[in-house]
Amino acid sequence: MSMIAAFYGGKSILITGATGFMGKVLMEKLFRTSPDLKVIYILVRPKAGQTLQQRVFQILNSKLFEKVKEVCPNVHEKIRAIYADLNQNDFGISKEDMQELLSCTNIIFHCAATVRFDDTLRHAVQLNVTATQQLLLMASQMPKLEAFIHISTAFSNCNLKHIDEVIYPCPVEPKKIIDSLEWLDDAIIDEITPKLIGDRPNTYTYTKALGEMVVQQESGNMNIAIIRPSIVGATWQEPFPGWVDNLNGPSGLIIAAGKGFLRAIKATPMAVADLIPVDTVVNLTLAVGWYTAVHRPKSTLVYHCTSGNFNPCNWGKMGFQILATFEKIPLERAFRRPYADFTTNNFTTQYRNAVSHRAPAIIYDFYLRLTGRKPRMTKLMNRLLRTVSMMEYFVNQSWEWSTYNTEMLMSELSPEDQRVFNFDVRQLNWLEYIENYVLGVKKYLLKEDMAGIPEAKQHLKRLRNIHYLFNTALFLIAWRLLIARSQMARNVWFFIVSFCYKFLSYFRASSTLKV
Ligand SMILES: CCCCCCCCCCCCCCCCCCCCCCCCCC(=O)SCCNC(=O)CCNC(=O)[C@H](O)C(C)(C)COP(=O)(O)OP(=O)(O)OC[C@H]1O[C@@H](n2cnc3c(N)ncnc32)[C@H](O)[C@@H]1OP(=O)(O)O
Ligand SMILES: NC(=O)C1=CN([C@@H]2O[C@H](COP(=O)(O)OP(=O)(O)OC[C@H]3O[C@@H](n4cnc5c(N)ncnc54)[C@H](OP(=O)(O)O)[C@@H]3O)[C@@H](O)[C@H]2O)C=CC1
Repeated sequence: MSMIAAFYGGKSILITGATGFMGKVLMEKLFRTSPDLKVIYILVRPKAGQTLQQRVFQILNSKLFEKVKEVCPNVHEKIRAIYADLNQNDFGISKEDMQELLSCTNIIFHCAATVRFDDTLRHAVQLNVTATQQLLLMASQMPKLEAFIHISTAFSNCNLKHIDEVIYPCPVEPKKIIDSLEWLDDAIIDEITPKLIGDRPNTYTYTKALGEMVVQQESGNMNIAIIRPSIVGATWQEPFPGWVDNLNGPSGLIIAAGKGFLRAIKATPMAVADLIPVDTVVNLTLAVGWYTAVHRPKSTLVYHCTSGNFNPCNWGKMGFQILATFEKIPLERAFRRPYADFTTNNFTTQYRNAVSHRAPAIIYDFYLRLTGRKPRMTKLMNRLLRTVSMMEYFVNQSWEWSTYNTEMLMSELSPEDQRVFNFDVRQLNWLEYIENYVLGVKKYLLKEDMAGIPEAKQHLKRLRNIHYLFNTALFLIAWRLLIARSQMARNVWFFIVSFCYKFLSYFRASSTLKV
């Protein structure tokens, strides 16, 4: 019997960010391994015209939850969606709901965050720092609380090369930042943002670091732990391989490469691609929840959930395997054939952006205009290149994360728990994982049918022929123009033609002799 699964039995669990990528997988695993848990409270806001109930209904009826329904048929009775907007004071939770949460909650998993790299400092602080502070305040009023698990990121201290499982201080106190954002106007905030974030690449990593400081400062007597995953990718094993449902991290770029939009990227092939499957992160999170509640460590422990020092893979290998998978399983209606290489200097990157990305987009838009349609490719390409430029920071360097606490936890688990809540990435086969990831992107994110693969292959063949035709036409036009303008080019052309003629005559003569 799994001790961790048994621990969550009968518990009331509060999850923030349950509608997000990681939150859904966390809920799924909890229901599947501990179907006798009491209730999962999720803090949800209405979104995209959907009510809370509609959002929950959609999640429970998705493919991800198919297995859950078998082991926990009354899952919809055990999930309680509570209206909450983390941007509001007290999260806008009603008095009755707040009372219930305060009196019943046993465990909190705080996953909600803004993960956008380009968010304004005001919004990123509100969600990643102030909301964390408010949630801790709520947690401190919960008499039955056993553990508070905060999800951060391994990149919260990406300004360092070697990162230990400790909370690093930021030069400006989170409280001072929160206070000053209240009275500063947006223009001034935009101006001081680069100075505040310093050598971090974006407001996301900076505010996640501030969030950790808040956790440390407000922890009081609570049992708190922080988990720092690196780049979270599709599921490795559970509930099935390759599940993914958003474009964050590599997923969006995998699509862009598969559709032939992204053909070059400024990345260092030997840099470590520290990807971690989402089910691995969830398994560690649940194990940490159990350990923190049962063993009550004296201080707030930080757990790195990374792959680099157990089972490293680099961007070169990953890119190669992504492209190899597209040979077997192409995406439908590609713009160009998938092909991508890594460039490492700025000049080559600019050149590739102009020639391999912008020029084809402009030509395609010209074609759309000619055929009476609305041009859209240049806009899409500009957005893609902006996204890629934001990712460059993470694909051109390697980090080293120490993992003492994660290894300590692994050794504390029973063999059964090590199996059911496996977070040992040494067992991960990268080639298999990447293939499943690409397949998952096609099936679950793009919702493409496997029956369409022969047609997709046919389409790629047509694109190859168009590519050859286009190149030949381009060469002939260029050559024709050159001949018209330069005596030297004409001489070279006549020399080549007469050489070919002589060669063919010789060949014909020698074959006649043989007969
Ligand atoms: C050698 C061999 C050869 C091989 C060759 C090569 C092989 C092939 C290469 C293949 C690639 C292989 C790996 C590559 C490296 C991966 C690096 C990952 C690093 C991640 C580090 C993470 C570290 C930290 C981890 C963490 O701790 S946190 C999680 C990370 N957080 C994020 O990943 C948020 C990012 N996102 C945003 O920051 C916002 O999204 C924003 C982008 C500003 C847009 O923002 P905006 O344009 O305003 O608006 P949106 O509405 O958001 O999107 C507007 C439009 O862009 C679309 N779109 C949104 N996203 C993405 C996205 N990603 N990728 C693509 N498209 C995207 C969206 O569909 C919409 O399209 P549309 O509907 O217009 O058609
Ligand atoms: N994905 C990754 O690569 C990594 C993620 N992390 C961390 O893991 C955690 C989960 O990330 P992930 O699941 O990928 O992120 P997602 O963007 O998929 O999910 C974010 C969640 O936060 C919720 N949320 C955002 N704003 C609000 C708000 N104002 N009120 C209520 N809820 C809100 C979202 O709700 P809604 O659906 O309503 O928008 C969603 O449920 C985050 O803390 C992130 O920093 C760490 C390392 C890597």
